[in-house]
Amino acid sequence: MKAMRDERGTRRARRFRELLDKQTLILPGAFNALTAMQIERAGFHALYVSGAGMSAARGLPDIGLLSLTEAAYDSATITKAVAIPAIVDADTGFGPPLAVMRTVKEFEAAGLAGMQIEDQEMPKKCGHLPGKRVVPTDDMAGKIRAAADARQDPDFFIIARTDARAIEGLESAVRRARIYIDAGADAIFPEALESADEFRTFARHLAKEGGKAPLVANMTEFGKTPYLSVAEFEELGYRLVLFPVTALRMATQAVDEMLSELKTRGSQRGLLERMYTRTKLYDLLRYADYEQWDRRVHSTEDGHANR
Ligand SMILES: C[C@](O)(C(=O)O)[C@H](CC(=O)O)C(=O)O
Ligand SMILES: [Mg+2]
Repeated sequence: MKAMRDERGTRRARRFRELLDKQTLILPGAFNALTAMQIERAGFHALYVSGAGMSAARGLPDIGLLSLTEAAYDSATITKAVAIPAIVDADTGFGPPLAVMRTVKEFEAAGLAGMQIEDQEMPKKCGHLPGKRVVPTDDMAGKIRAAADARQDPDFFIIARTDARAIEGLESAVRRARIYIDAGADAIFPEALESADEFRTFARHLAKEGGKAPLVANMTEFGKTPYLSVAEFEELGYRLVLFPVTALRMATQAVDEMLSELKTRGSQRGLLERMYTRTKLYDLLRYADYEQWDRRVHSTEDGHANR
């Protein structure tokens, strides 16, 4: 079970904690490395590697079909493409506590700053859908303890998500959150709360017990949570705000519109104005840097090719 903790991940985990100490963080979801580069370029300080996003990018629904190997590989592709810290969605941790330990090692080695683990029973589903089930609190606490123990880097950030609101009610979600904090969670993510009031109540109840763990709000679309702004979440006591599938939904809709235009008109000419140009794409991918590196490695001092 020995996976090397890469230096980049260690630095990023620390950076993530430093950022969070200073400000509320918006975490847009990336579903591939290119989106991650866009998120970074747009000036966001951190990003979220969405399970729904990774699954959809592989043509799969978000029902626990993604393997740990795939999630680690996809997230490593993302962390290699950007310098900002990334938090990965680990779903239910990919198994019982011992499997969760391996999950942490793999994700640390993938250069991630932290991960989110949820208390759903397998097969898990999107937290905003009906028919979810949660595991007993002790089982989830065991997974969190395993995750916290398995860290090679004490800064690797562990977010415990509870899906209990929809099944056992808000009070139970608060009770679980306290237990998850005691088990070693660094932050709490109450999934699928249904109003600003619920967010406030949850935060207040947790704070009353002295709980200082930062809280995560999931501002996904077409779900149970009303559309609140980052400023509103902040006011309600939430310091991390996820927009997990927003980019994927926008991009997918744009592709559909393009395909329908292409089908009806037999040309993409009418869409050029709305496209990412070749220049913009190459710029994002740092094409010019690669050309420069190539010139450097292939040239001698007098300018002759060195082949
Ligand atoms: C946050 C989430 O876990 C994700 O995988 O991105 C999903 C998002 C979604 O399906 O809208 C979730 O379960 O909320
Ligand atoms: Mg998910």
